Amino acid sequence: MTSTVQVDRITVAYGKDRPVLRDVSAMAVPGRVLAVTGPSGAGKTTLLWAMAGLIKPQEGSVTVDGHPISERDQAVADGVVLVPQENGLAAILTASENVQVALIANGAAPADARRRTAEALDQVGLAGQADQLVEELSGGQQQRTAIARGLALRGNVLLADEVTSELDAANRQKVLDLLHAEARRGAAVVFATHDPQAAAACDAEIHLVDGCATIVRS
Ligand SMILES: Nc1ncnc2c1ncn2[C@@H]1O[C@H](COP(=O)(O)OP(=O)(O)OP(=O)(O)O)[C@@H](O)[C@H]1O
Repeated sequence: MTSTVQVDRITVAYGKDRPVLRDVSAMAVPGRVLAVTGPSGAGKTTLLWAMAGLIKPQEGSVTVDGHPISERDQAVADGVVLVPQENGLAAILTASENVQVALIANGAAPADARRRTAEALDQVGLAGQADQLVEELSGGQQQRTAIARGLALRGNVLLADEVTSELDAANRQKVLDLLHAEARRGAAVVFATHDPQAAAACDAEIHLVDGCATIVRS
């Protein structure tokens, strides 16, 4: 299954603070990687969270194939996978357990979860670290474990929030290639990044400045 995410003129504020996204529209379509760029604090994570159903816009809407997404449960049911900026891993589980638990929670049979976990960890170059506790992994290895978890889930939509920030050049390229491979598989991929070169290699780009979006390429 493939899905299109439509963000239509959303305004998002945290509590009573001034909005951090204002009248922002974006579209993520199957088979393409959309880069979300902009300086620190511009609202990239907030936009991905709205697309993931983790934060509800005060105005405007987020839909996946026309279904309004206002709750995380709805987004999960629609196959929206988020690889968060802070990785979201359980430190006291191994890399492999972190991926398997997510797959089983998502309905995979244990044998299938084990196979997909091994495959995803191998894709990010962590086959040798599968049984290591996350708290014993380096920052970059943790980041790659979170990416492996996101890939193993095989979502219709993959939201990747600055997932290359702690990686060396070789691993950064490997992860970028994997994001593009996810798009070729049919996923709609959204990639928040500070890296202009990585953004330039994406199929489309929106640039946020102080909560306002400009379409750089569509
Ligand atoms: N939970 C929160 N409560 C209040 N304000 C928040 C919260 N999360 C983010 N913000 C504010 O919203 C604005 C946008 O933050 P966001 O994390 O979306 O930016 P970003 O572009 O992803 O930044 P970075 O590149 O540094 O990760 C910032 O001014 C930030 O301080």
